[in-house]
Amino acid sequence: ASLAAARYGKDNVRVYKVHRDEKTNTQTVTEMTVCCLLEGDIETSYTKADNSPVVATDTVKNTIYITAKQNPVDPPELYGAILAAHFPTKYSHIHAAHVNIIVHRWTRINVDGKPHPHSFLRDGAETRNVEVTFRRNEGFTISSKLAGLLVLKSTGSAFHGFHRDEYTTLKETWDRILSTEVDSQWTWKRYQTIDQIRSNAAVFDRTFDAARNTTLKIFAEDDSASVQATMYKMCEKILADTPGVEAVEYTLPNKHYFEVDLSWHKGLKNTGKDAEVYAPQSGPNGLIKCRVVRK
Ligand SMILES: O=c1[nH]c(=O)c2nn[nH]c2[nH]1
Repeated sequence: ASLAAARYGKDNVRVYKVHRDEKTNTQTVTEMTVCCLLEGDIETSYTKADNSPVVATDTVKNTIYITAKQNPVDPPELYGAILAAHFPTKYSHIHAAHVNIIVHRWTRINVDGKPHPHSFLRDGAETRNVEVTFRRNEGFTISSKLAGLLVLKSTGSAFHGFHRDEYTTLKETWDRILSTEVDSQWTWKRYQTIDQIRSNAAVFDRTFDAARNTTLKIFAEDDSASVQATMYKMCEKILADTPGVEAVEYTLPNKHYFEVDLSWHKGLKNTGKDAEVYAPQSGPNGLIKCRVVRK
């Protein structure tokens, strides 16, 4: 037997950082969960019980905190790149690092119409995620992600004209509920240096906000022929708006809401155009994926 691939490190490292602005007496918080895995000349720690090449996962965890203290944690793409580059820079036998960051929502509370200086709320399980791989001599591969954005539209969605055969029971519909939990990911053209990323740092927040707004606008306004057709429009728009992005991927579960036939109860009409009461389904669910690139 031989070792075909290996990477190791620390996962589920929870990090909180506060920025205190003395001038405006306003505080800003960031909370994230970080995974950082290393690759390199570490084979003998697997094959020969030789721990000498092992930068302990505890050391990785310490480095995550030190890097967060000594550098900005926003945008997460910049923090992730600084963290990923640290290991191959300091340890010659580590050739690559893979950093995955989940940024949790702390939205500033509006009190009596005014943003509060140091109070926040968790308005949804939606997160902003970043995946950074730094490989010596190859630079940075960065993907940014919007994850877990739960949306529903009560009409404006149809699904008909699909293939029918002896396995098909699904009825065609011209008016259905559409609900999904958006995972949207965009991959940036490769960066070679931290300085290039730092000088371009504003593009990451701007693109995240634009991708989120595009997703919500197209979800709401598209007269959806299918999940597939609507998600493709989202990808097209994000690519058109963001020259620095080379691919956009969406993963959309189709969270079904089934009509409840109540006609057995005194002929109560609750199907088709009379449907008002539905049964939300936990599963099974459709799962629709796509990756869209420039022509
Ligand atoms: O939007 C949809 N796409 C599909 O592929 C599908 N299959 N069943 N329902 C569906 N809805």
